[in-house]
Amino acid sequence: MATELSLISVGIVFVVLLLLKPLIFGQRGKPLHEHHNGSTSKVSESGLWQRLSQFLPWSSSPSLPGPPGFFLIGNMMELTHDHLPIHLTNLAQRYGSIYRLKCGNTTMVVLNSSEVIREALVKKWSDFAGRPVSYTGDIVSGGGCSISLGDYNEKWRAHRRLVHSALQRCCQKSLHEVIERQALHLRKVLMDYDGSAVDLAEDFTVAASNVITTLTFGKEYDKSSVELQQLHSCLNEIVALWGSSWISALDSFPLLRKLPNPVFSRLLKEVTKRDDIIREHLNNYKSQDNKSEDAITGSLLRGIDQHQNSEEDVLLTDIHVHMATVDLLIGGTETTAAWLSWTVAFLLHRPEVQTGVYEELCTVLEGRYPKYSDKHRLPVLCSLINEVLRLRPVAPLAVPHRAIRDSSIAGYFIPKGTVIIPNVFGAHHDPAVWSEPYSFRPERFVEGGSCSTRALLPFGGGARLCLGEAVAKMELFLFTAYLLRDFQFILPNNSDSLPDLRGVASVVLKINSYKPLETNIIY
Ligand code: HEM
Repeated sequence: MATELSLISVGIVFVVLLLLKPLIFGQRGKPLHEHHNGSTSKVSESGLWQRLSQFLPWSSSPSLPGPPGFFLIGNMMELTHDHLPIHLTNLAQRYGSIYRLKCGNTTMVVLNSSEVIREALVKKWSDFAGRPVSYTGDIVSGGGCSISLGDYNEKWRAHRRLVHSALQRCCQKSLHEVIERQALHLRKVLMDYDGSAVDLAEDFTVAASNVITTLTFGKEYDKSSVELQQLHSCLNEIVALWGSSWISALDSFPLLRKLPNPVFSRLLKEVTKRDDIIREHLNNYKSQDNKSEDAITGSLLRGIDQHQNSEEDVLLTDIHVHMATVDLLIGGTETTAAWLSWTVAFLLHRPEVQTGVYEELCTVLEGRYPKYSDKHRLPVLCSLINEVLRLRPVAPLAVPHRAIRDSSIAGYFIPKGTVIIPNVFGAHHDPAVWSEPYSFRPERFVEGGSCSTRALLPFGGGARLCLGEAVAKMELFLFTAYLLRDFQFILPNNSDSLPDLRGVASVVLKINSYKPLETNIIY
C-alpha cells in the first residue's frame, strides 16, 4: 500500500510536468467538433486558458457532451469504476448515446447505442479500424504483431487475411467434429460429478480451450495437465493485469513509465512466460513426424512460406504465427467459457426456460444429438443464446478502436487519433431498443416476439469483427444443446441463493463463482 501511495504521489508530479509542457509551449489548434448542421467550429490557437479550461470541472465541449473533468487527470476517475460497462451505461443516461471522456492526453469517445456503434464500426469502418497506439499494448502484442491489438495497416491486413483463411479452412474440415468431441467429453465430466454441486467454470474453460488447441496444434489436454494450467494461469493473468488501471495509466501518462511499478513488472514476467510456452508448443508442432496437417499452425506456417516467396511488399514471419496463436487462445477460451457459465446461471433464475429448451430438443431431435444444421429448427434454443449474448456480452466494451483519419459519428466531428470505445453492454441495454432491457426474456427473440437480432453486436463489426465469430457461434450452439439435452441444472437443496448476475468486468465479463447441481437426464 505504501509503495502504491508513493508511486501515486511521484506519478502526479510527473503528470503535472507532462501536462505543463503543452501549456508552456502551446500547440496549433485543430478543428474539434462539427455541429449538428455540419459546420465546423475551429479551436483557435491554443493558449494557456484554452489548455487549462479543458480540464476545469465546469468546462465541457459545447458539441460533444461528456462529464466534466478534473484538473490534470481529466475523467480518469470515471475509468476506475469496478464495473466499467455499467458505469459507462449509466453515464449514457445523462450524456446520450455518444459522449467523450478525457484521460491525460487521450480523448475517448464512448458509443452506447447499436446505431452509433454500427455507424462507426461498420458504415465508416475504414475511418475507425485502428487500434490505440499503446505502450503496454505493444508489450503484450509482440510489438503490435497481434491481430487483436495490431494497428490497421497493410501488414496487419495481410496477417488477418492469412489467419482468417486458415481458420476458415480448418472450420470447414473439422470444427463440427472437434466441438462434438469436446461436448461429449464435457458430458462425461459432468456425469462423473454424480450429483454433487460443483463450479463448472474450469470445465467450461478446458472444453473451450481444447477446441482451440485442437484447431491450432492438433492437441487436447486433460483438466489436470500441468501444461494446460500453466498456459491458462499465464493468459488469464495477462488479461487481468492488462485491464488494470495501473497499466492503462502508463499509456495515458507516459512519465509514469520511469517509475517502479510492481504490477507492470508482473505483466512483463507473465508475457515472457507466455512466449516461452507458445514457442515450445510451436517447436513441438514443427518437430512432430505425424503432425496434423489440417491444424491452423501448419496452414499458417505454409502460408507464411508462400508469402515470403511472393512478390508482396509486406513480410510476415514466425512472430506472426506466434501472435496469431496467442490471439486465438486468448480470444477463444475465456469468452466462450464465460458465456457458458452465464447461461447456466440465467437458467437457474428462470428454470421454465430450461424446460422449454429441453422440450424443444426432445421434439426436434427425437433422442439423437444435435448438429449445427439443426439450428433453424431449434428457435427456442437460439433465443436463449441470443438473450445471453445480449444481457452479458462477454466482451462488453469490445476492444478499443482508433480513428485513423478525421471523421464524424452521429454528426459530431471526430479528429484523427481519437480512441473509440464501443460500449456493447450499453447498446444491449438501450431502453429505446429493448423493452425491459435488464430482464432475462429469451422469448423476445422468438418469432412473434418484439426483437430482431439486428441490434445485437456481441462480436463487434466491420474490419475488426471478431475473427472467431463462426467458431464461437457453433460452440455456443453445440455445447448448450448437448448440455441441456442431457442435464438439468438446479440449485443445490441446501442453497436457496441464486447466482449473482452482476459479474466482474475486465476485458472479459465473467460471472462470480457459483455451484449448480447437474441432474442427469437418463434417456
Ligand atoms: C462468445 C464468444 C466471443 C465473443 C462474444 C467475442 C467478441 C469479440 C469482440 C467484441 C471483439 C472485438 C471486435 C472489435 O474490435 O470491434 C473480438 C475480437 C476478436 N476475437 Fe472474439 N469473441 C468471441 C469468441 C472468439 C473466439 C472463439 C475466437 C478465436 C477462435 C476469437 C478471436 C478474436 C480475435 C482474434 C479478435 C481480434 C480481431 C481484430 O482485432 O481484428 N473470439 N471478439
